[in-house]
Amino acid sequence: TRSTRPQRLLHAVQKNATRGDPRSVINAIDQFCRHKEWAMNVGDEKGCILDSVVSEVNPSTVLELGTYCGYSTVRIARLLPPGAKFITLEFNPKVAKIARQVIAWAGLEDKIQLVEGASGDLIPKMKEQFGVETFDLVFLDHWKDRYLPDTKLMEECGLLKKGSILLADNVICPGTPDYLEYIRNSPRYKSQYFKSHLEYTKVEDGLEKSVFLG
Ligand SMILES: CCc1ncnc2c1ncn2[C@@H]1O[C@H](/C=C/CNC(=O)c2cc(-c3ccc(F)cc3)cc(O)c2O)[C@@H](O)[C@H]1O
Ligand SMILES: [Mg+2]
Repeated sequence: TRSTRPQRLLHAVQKNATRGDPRSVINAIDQFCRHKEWAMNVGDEKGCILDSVVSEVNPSTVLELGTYCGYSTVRIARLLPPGAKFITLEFNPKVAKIARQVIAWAGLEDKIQLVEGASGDLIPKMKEQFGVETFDLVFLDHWKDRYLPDTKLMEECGLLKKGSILLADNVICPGTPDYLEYIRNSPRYKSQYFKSHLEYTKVEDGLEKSVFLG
């Protein structure tokens, strides 16, 4: 049977990237998606904004919602200080299997805990099961209608502390209107929009960076 897009993306990494070199894995995926087959990775333009936020926050604890093929997982993990705790959630087992291989090709498997399951089920278990108190940085990039409920769930579970940063992909395209409305009007957050483009296209998109005020 025909391969899947994540499988073809993984083969492009294994063919064109150097084992243990995260930058070459990132470049191989961007080349593949720009010239062969579009895929919903955060991409290089928004990826540079992601990099700058990760470097500025220098987080000890990171949560990513929606691993997909592991592109943003590799981008984030390569910048983390030793000893940082990075948990990424993915509920599709076939996709998680691809992501594990992409992460391994980059040589970053020791810095990343990929957990298979739905964010709504796993977020309430973060403290007891994964020994996390709060997250310094959360990258939201999963189903767009899950951004708001999962943000409220993280608040309820006490996973955000004063200064925690939420960085949300795709707030324009495909768009996350209910999340944007909530986060921009809530007195508990200070938000900033980083205008950019939808990965590998000229279509407008952007990242919303929000600081939890406690
Ligand atoms: C249940 C909660 C929950 N728990 C755990 N894992 C979850 C999950 N919900 C989803 N996942 C996994 O995350 C990934 C989905 C990501 C969803 N991302 C977009 O839809 C998207 C679309 C475009 C775009 C598409 C078409 C266009 F024309 C334009 C733009 C661009 C983008 O950057 C995009 O991120 C998959 O691996 C899911 O298995
Ligand atoms: Mg995205």
